[in-house]
Amino acid sequence: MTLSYMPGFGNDFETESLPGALPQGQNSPQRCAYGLYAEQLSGSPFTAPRGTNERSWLYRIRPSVRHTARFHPVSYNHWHTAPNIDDHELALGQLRWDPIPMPNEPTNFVAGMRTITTAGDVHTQVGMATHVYVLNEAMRDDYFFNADAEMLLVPQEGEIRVYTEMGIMDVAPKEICILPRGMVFKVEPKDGPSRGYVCENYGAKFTLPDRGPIGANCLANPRDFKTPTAWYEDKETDCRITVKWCGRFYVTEIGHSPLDVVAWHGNYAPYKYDLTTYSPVGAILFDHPDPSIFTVLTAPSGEAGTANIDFVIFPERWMVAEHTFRPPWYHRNIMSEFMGLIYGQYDAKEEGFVPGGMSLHNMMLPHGPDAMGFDKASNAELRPHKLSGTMAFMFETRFPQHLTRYAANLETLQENYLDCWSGLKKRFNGTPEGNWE
Ligand SMILES: O=C(O)Cc1cc(O)ccc1O
Ligand SMILES: [Fe+2]
Repeated sequence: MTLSYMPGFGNDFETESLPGALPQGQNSPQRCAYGLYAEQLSGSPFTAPRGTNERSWLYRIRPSVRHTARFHPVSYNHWHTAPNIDDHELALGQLRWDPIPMPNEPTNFVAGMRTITTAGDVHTQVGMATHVYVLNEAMRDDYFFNADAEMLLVPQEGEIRVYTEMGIMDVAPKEICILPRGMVFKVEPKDGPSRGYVCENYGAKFTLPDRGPIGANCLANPRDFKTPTAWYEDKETDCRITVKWCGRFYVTEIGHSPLDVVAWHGNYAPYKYDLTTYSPVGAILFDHPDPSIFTVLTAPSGEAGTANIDFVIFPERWMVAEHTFRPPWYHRNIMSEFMGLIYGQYDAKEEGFVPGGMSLHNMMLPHGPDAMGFDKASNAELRPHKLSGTMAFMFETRFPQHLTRYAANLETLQENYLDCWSGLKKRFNGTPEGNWE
């Protein structure tokens, strides 16, 4: 199957998989073509200002209300939701993990979700959660929607195919995708066991950051975001829909596929983005700017400049700054930083932070380059240097991130992480030169 996409961020799209399925000039004809049902999906209140008003019109074989029977509670023990505090006994500190291993038993996307942290409160639609998914099985007749959150998927190993109500997306490592809150979907691995990171956004949707003085270009350019064209399955088999709703899971059984949207138009839709199309802007003379210049998407919190979530990447780039310590500086941050590595090496931690691994530097906890990175950067010859073959990222939130018991007890938690800084020697000896031995 060749998939097709429409370019643009937040555009008002229109697409039909059968000719004439999409009404023209109105949303609600007395009778829709092909006997379809018209249904509005609202991603914002009806009355949201134009700039943030999001809704789509779906023309489907059955209205969604026919895709649900009575819901039954079901549990997914590894998928947690904020508030989920005091869930573990681990002492406070900077944390790092090796990759979560692929499962041995058949595991699909929903069963394979492992929550690492939660922040904020789902009931008031603020905050987020970070997860890792590990999967080896397709959701054939299983479908899912998340009423709690928009979901940002960051595949790290293995390409996945994401079937949604509004079309299909193939998402490979180096790409990301966004699944809007409430969108029904299923995921299948394309080439064997797959792992990736997920950010569940309980708050206002991700959007592109303002570029300020950078101007009208660079960073993530809108045309590189791709929304799938309409696709439907007219399948009459036993299917299940699972919903996540205020942190609980419920399942309902129906006799047909809920992915039955033949045509749609509107601006509330899933999309994907290739991280290698990100055009980073950085220091071209000296010093190390704040990582916010590498923001791909930001989810505002309502307070100016204080994101519910920033999704930031550390892509391949040239380092050219003169008389500068080039890696990240040592710092303490009111925001809480969850990091993952998609491939390659991260410049502040060349060892120990491995692809598929993750780190958590929570609110106000100091961190920065390890001793080896500090030595290397302090002695490096400052020629232009290309950081090649690397892609790290950060989910940064204004809210403290609370660890789950699962994450606290993970075998892959690195007990000795703090040792990476223990070799940072005292260089002060009362002379301006310091002691660099
Ligand atoms: O902690 C980290 O490695 C992420 C990070 C990178 C950087 O270049 C500056 C600040 C920052 O938090
Ligand atoms: Fe940091």
